Amino acid sequence: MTDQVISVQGIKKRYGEHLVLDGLSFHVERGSIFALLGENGAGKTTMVRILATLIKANSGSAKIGGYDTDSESVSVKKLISLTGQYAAVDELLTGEENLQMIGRLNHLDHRTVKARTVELLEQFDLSGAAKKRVSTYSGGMRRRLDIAISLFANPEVIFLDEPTTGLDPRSRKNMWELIRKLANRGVTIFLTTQYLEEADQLADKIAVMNNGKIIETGTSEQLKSIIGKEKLELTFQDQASFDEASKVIKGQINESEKVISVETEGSTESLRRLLNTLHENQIEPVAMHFRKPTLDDVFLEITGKSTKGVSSND
Ligand SMILES: Nc1ncnc2c1ncn2[C@@H]1O[C@H](COP(=O)(O)OP(=O)(O)OP(=O)(O)O)[C@@H](O)[C@H]1O
Repeated sequence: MTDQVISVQGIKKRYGEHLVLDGLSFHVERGSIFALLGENGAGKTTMVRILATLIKANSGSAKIGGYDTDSESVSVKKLISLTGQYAAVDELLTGEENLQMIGRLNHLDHRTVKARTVELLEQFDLSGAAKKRVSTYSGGMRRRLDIAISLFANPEVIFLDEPTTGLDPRSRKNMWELIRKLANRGVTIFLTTQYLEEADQLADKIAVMNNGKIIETGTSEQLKSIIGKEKLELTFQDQASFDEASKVIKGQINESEKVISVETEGSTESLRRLLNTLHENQIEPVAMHFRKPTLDDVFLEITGKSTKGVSSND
């Protein structure tokens, strides 16, 4: 039996005339990484705020650890922690002081606060900067401190709202590593992101959101299989060889790039046949490469939109 730590059924949220969430339903398994993927304004933060008991839905139900986020919010709050757009970091304090303050706010005794602070600073690679004011920290260091703070009370579920937005590629990769480590320790991670690659890299399950609705759910591989199998892309040098090739091989044609994409069915036999056919007709491609479907392809397929809003990482 699966162990669902978050379960959401038919959530609707309206701001005035604007239906921001239009009947969202999904569940998240304990210890997994779940990604809510969507472009700016899709409603991701609104969903997180409902789960974190900060706002109420108009209808539907959301439960964490079996507790209702609306009627049992005190119990829900004990299980969760929230980071990201609500950063609780005090700029004027040092990293160490920030952690100690949170420990005291959680009514932990002096010794526990001290030990846990040292442990978290070490774990998040902040020991060297422990006595420096947060105002001197880089973006990546702040995010790490933010997450360290949110882990002080050992939550079961952690919400990471766009954890890498605005970070440089290196800090982003470090953050991914950290998120994986958290998941390995058994914490359930609810991630929102506008980066396809981030969801692809991290999530056990991805829900794609568009205009307040979840339009597709699955593992990264399941979503990619909507698009089909791996393809071999053959590029031809001139129009004549491209035209000849399009007569003898079956595939998806890209006229302007002079590229034909062929599904290879994953077998070397079909590949050999394809190359033989070209060879017998004295057609030689100038370039060949395999291309796996990406989440970009999936997004385009299911929303009919280009990935201008939802973007691949740089
Ligand atoms: N308090 C509010 N009052 C009115 N409209 C709101 C409020 N909060 C959010 N919205 C609207 O709801 C929509 C969804 O916002 P939300 O922040 O949930 O999107 P998002 O997917 O998290 O995007 P972003 O990455 O920009 O935060 C937006 O059109 C936003 O303007």
